Amino acid sequence: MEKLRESLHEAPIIDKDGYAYLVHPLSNGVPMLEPELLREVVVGVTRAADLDVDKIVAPEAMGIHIATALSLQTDIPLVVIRKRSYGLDDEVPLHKTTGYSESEMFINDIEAGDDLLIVDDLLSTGGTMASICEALDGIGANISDIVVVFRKQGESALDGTDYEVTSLVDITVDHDGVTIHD
Ligand SMILES: Nc1ncnc2[nH]cnc12
Repeated sequence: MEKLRESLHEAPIIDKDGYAYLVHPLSNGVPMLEPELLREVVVGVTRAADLDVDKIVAPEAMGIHIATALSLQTDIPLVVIRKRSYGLDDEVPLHKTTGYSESEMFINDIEAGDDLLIVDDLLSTGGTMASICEALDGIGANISDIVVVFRKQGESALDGTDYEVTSLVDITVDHDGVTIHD
């Protein structure tokens, strides 16, 4: 994970109302994403994840490019959990709460009994991930694995649940930079 580690130390950190916010190619689309970094991350996810699944599930927006590359590599279909409703028959809404906001997301094309791998860029408060897991559970799907690139250390809404998250790197972010925890 050499390029990923390097990229974390090079990424800008901005002040968002006193909060140290990491701006990283994978999570924010800026600075530009080098193919070598994306490739390293996708190889890392491929090695870390349970790939004996029916579908890869990624929330919009910043899980999509990682999950797309993984889908191309593995031939496993990709389901995007979207911010928009299209009103199709099997649409399942979910209500999510993050550290910053509350909103709805929408799922289609997941059936009871599907084995799923959830992929995302970053786990922070775990609010989005917990809502996604509850909604997928509610449909009757099996969450076989959850893999994120970055996990911010600290409390998460997934603490004390049965959902286990694998991360490629665990980090803390402050105004002086990113610390990687091995
Ligand atoms: N980009 C980011 N930097 C720091 N904390 C975050 N929590 C969620 N996204 C974050």
